[in-house]
Amino acid sequence: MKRETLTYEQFLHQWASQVLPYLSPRDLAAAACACRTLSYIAAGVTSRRTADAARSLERYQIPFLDSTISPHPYSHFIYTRHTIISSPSSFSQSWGGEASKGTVTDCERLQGSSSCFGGIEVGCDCDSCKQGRCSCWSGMELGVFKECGESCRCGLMCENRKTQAGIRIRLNIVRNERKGWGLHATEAIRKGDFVCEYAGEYLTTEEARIRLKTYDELSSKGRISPALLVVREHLPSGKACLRINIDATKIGNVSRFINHSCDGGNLKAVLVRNSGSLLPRLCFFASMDISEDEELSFSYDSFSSSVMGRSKAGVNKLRLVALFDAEVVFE
Ligand SMILES: C[S@@+](CC[C@H](N)C(=O)[O-])C[C@H]1O[C@@H](n2cnc3c(N)ncnc32)[C@H](O)[C@@H]1O
Repeated sequence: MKRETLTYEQFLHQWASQVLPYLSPRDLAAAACACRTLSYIAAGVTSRRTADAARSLERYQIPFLDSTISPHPYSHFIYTRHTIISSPSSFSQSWGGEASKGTVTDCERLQGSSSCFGGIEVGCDCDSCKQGRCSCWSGMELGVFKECGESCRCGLMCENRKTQAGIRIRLNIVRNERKGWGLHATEAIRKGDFVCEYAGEYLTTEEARIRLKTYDELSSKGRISPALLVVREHLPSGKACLRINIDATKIGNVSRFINHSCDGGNLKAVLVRNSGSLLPRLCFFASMDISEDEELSFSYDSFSSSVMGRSKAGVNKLRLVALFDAEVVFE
């Protein structure tokens, strides 16, 4: 078979089309300055990225909108719909509909698996779960609530899995000169509706401390916008029984763009436990009716101290000890 010889221009085009989608916004901008071909391909990559932060992994596209005087790149991150277990192997993911390739999806599959967390086999055996009749249902107002999961007989269409199907509402990410990027609703949301999971990587406390140090240095130079969240679930005695570190800085979903609001904002954080999984997920619900175009926010430093709940194990107190920043205070 005769091999076609590529011209230099064709070779560059082919190579750049494969490599540029994996670059961070900053590196992409640098590559775009090199020559006309790279500038052309980088423009295509950027327009696909800005069209959908969720990279086709959610029901609707979640576009970036930047109408500020000094346009600014968003922090580069790999998209995951659910919190995954951190892996030492490096992840890579391209944009624009090719997102489901790669290790993240493997980890997402693991996330639901009971064996992954030394699971607790306490699921229901209903065919169709109904409030009051399924053992997995618990009150929404309690702060910690339970959904059906891996160890249940019911399927993914079960009514008691409302936070497991990803983001079902229309959102966009808007740039503000002062706050940076922020997550906005582009449709009205009713009080109590599920908005999004705070998806990222579960970290050990040791790894979280190492990363916080690095984030501290990088954020002081304005290089990154850290999104490492630490939640402690307390027993009635007040002693911490479970500390959860979720880092959405490198791998996460659009919750990493939710900004702080001093007045408590319009979102409420709830720990959701899937039957069969040991680690809970942190999910945001609307704490009030939210109108179209309103920014979504919560209080970084006070929202969770007011989240109290009673579970089968007793009274749980969800307390946020460190959020989003290098200015982290450990107890
Ligand atoms: C988790 S990130 C939120 C998304 C971030 N705005 C971005 O552009 O990626 C947290 C950072 O956003 C900024 N931020 C959040 N809320 C803010 C507010 N109310 N006012 C000013 N900056 C805010 C701070 O720089 C903070 O470190």
